[in-house]
Amino acid sequence: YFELSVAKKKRVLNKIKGPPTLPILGNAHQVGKSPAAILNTLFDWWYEYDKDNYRMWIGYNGNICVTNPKHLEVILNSITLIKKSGIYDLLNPWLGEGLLTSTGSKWHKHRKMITPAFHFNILQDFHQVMNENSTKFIKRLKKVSAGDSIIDFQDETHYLTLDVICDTAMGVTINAIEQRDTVEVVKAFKDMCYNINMRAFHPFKRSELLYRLAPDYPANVKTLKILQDFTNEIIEKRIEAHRTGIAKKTEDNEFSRKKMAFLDTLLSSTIDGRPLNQQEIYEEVSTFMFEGHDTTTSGVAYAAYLLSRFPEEQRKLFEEQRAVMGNEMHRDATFQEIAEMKYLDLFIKEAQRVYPSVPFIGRYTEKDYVIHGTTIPKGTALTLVLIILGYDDRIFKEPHRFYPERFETEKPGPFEYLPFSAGPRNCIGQKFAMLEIKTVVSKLVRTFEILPAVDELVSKDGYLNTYLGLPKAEKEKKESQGHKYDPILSAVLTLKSENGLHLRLHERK
Ligand code: HEM
Repeated sequence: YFELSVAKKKRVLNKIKGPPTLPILGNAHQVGKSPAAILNTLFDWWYEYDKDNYRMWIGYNGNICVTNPKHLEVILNSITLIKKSGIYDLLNPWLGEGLLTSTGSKWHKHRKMITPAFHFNILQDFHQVMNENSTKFIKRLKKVSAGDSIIDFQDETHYLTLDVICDTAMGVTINAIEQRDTVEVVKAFKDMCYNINMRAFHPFKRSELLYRLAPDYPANVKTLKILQDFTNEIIEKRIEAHRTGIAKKTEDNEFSRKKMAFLDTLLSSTIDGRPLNQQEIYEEVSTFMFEGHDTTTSGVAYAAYLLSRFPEEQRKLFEEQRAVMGNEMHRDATFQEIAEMKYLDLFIKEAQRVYPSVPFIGRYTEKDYVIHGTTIPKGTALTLVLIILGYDDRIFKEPHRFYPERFETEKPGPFEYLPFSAGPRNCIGQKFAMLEIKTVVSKLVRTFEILPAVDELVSKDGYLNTYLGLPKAEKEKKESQGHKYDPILSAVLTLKSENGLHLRLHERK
């Protein structure tokens, strides 16, 4: 039955180059079992199929991995090709149909309604929250890095970004930096993100139905409930506060802040002339909670890791901090000062080129499309492999060289560098994310000298210690000479390092 139902689609899709398939499995057996293996396979096939798009079959599901900027342009600019692929279904139990996962007219209306929440003035208020939490973060780092200790910076960062997003999205403080996993909801956020990533490529756990039989299913149900109850309780309180007008009063209570949280914007917005109902508010707030912290965790953590490996770039960044902040290096940088830090901007851009927080995104065709002469049949998943662009030597010279200044001279086209995607469904939180990463990195580099886990790991030639995008044999040879503290890049919904991001911090005098 399956063979017959996909026969026509197979004839069309198999015109695109791609690995040979087995009956029933397709290429599922080759894709790799872990998020790290999958990323390697995607790169290996890209090499094998002339550094262009290629197709693969996961069972009877046809999938095109899109890496060609001309094709990416058509897909991302399309106003009809906006439905997300199946992998996003894993987010549904938690996020429902929020901005990231919804489609059609619901997505259009919500995107229009939410856009003002990132207005310049609101972002300036959010900057204050970012500064306050960065200060707490620095305090915590001083403690854990004392005595030349090696710390897992990826793990530490997670709590910082969670505090920032809880405060900006919901207007509440959960003190994750200080209290960490002792707070039930903090642990729940961490467990949920881990669970989604782990299930994404698990042959059985991926299915909502089969996952019910898994031993970890009951724990996941509990985690989900903790998150739902936490978010709904805050929404209910906030609705009540708006109703009774407390939110407008200036007295000192938990709703008296002058700054607007994202939740306040939602409560004062309308769709089709009516206010949003609680479920709609829940979906959008939860979407921000997920998308707004898991991505920035890898953004901040990989930036710090790169600083530890590239001392010359760190020196330039520090010099710029001195030039902008003068002899007031210990106070918060203002919104304006962050905007003046040009080298910091180049540094983060380069960090997102080599370690983009969102390595790939997915779409699903609801009708046949012809893109630059290639027919893509209805019912095909498209995996837009954004991370590959950063390693394409036709776009970036010497892609494995970490060189922030390249963005001053090499000008990638609008669809050749896409950490925040592009087109109508691009990242709505881009400015928020860049501001947060810059605020933290600015303060970090002013407070500490950032060193690799062991001195010998410092880059001596300006090249990365990770080898994605090299021909398979060369990559395997270099990886075999790697160090236990070199990151193992792992990608599902966001880019992480499977073995953490280890470094040392020495307080500057
Ligand atoms: C370094 C940090 C970030 C990166 C690299 C990033 C990247 C992206 C990318 C590539 C997409 C497109 C997803 C897709 O098409 O499936 C996206 C969408 C989105 N991002 Fe971000 N993001 C970051 C931070 C944030 C933050 C901080 C927020 C919120 C505060 C946010 C909210 C969203 C939302 C709501 C969407 C869905 C937009 C839509 O479909 O209309 N992101 N992001």
